[in-house]
Amino acid sequence: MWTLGGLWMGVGTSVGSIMFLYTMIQQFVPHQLRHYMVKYLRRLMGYTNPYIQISIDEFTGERLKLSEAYTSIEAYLSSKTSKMAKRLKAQVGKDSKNLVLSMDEYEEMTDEFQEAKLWWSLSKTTPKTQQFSFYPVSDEKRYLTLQFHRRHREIVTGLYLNHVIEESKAIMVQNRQRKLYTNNPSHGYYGYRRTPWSHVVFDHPGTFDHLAMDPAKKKEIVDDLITFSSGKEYYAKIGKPWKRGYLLYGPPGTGKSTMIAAMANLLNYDIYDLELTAVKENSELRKLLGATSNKSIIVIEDIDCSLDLTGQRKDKNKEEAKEENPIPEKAKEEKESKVTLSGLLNFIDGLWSACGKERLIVFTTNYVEKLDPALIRRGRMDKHIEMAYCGFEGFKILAKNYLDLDSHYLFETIKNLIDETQMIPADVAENLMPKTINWDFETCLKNLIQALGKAKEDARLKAEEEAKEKEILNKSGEVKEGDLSTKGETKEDGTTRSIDK
Ligand SMILES: Nc1ncnc2c1ncn2[C@@H]1O[C@H](COP(=O)(O)OP(=O)(O)OP(=O)(O)O)[C@@H](O)[C@H]1O
Repeated sequence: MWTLGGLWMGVGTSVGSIMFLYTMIQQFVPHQLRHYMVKYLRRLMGYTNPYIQISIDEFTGERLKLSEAYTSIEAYLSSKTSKMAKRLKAQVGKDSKNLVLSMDEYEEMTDEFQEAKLWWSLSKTTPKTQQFSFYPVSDEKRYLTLQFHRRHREIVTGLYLNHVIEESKAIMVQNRQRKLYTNNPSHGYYGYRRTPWSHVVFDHPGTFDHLAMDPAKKKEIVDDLITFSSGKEYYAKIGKPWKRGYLLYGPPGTGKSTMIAAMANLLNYDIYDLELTAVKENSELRKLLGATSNKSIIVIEDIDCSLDLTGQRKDKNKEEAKEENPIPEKAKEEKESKVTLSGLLNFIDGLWSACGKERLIVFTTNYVEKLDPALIRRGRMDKHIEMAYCGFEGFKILAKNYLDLDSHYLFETIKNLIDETQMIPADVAENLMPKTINWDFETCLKNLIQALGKAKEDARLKAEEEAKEKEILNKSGEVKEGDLSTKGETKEDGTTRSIDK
């Protein structure tokens, strides 16, 4: 293998002679002449030495900020040095979940790119004066050096360095700890931070394997996500920003949040949990958007509850009503300072499209029918995913997850019951879970059978009651056929809530 030592031996003869000359000049040439001679000697060395050197300092600027280039190259080299270098350094990097191995000081390694051979080495400059200190000396500065033959200049400066940066990004994403961001002010005052988001480490264990849903539907979603994340060239080719919108809808407890965690874990993305009710105006929404990173999922949960999105569009009846009872000026101002539907649409299509890459935006709702069609049309929310009540396929996944059970004679009974009952996966999971230390499969499955039986009976009684109510109303002639649905909507707990149509 080529080493830096070997390289220098190759050019050593000619450079050695020049170095000898250099020492002679330093010792015997008078001071006035020395400057000129050294200058021309250096130039001569440049002609004789065919190798070019690039150095990258660990810190840059007066305030000694960690250099991004250095960090990126270090990450790139860490993937190579762990296999090639003999002296390695292990450390938990900033924002990293794993122990990262990197080249130790004065270690060197080679790399190849196209036909170019490259040498990397890590050195450090030590402080000029060593003073006694109780604290560790921190003014040592490390720097990386890249050397290559001058005939590869084009390849290195034009392609190789970009290749290093691109590769390092992927490595850093792989190593980093993912984050869950929120814009909720209760998580800390934003004034002293440079970003309107605060974050915690995202450590949700949910994956698509844990998700109870139809396997074909699950596969379709996973394929869609993977196609999206590897679609950089495709999106560039069709001239569309690299983003995709998902609408997850279904009753509470059907796994919408779990699905978002699974998406983030599958793609290794950060999550930005956008609390719309905490956003004062459209301009703040734009600021929040600008402060999000690539490879992320922006989530707006329960979008129907976050804003009165249905009421933001021009409604002729409401406009007429407003003319009769004008809104007081102050209330008007307050209303105008809130996020509007058009502000949100801009967030998705306007600026959001322009800044950042590889981003998913996910809306969740329990009441899809309440959302403005403009908000969820394809192109904005590209994929609509219904999170449904638990079917037999979903049950089998939960049985495997919670009990490590693939089959059982009671599965047949459950199959017959579960397909006739509307039970959310969260309830199926809760009923399956062992409740005592000495649990057995049969007890857990029987608990579920009992709960399914009860849910089925409750649903039957409720349907009977509703039918009776409807009959009475029809007889009394108060409500015509079909009007019942405009009066209210049945909630999960069996009560009704009025719908503002
Ligand atoms: N499809 C599912 N697969 C596996 N587990 C599920 C599923 N749905 C719900 N669960 C379990 O139920 C709990 C609640 O689910 P989750 O919060 O994902 O539901 P949700 O649809 O987001 O509810 P909400 O609309 O109330 O926010 C989770 O802890 C999860 O373990």
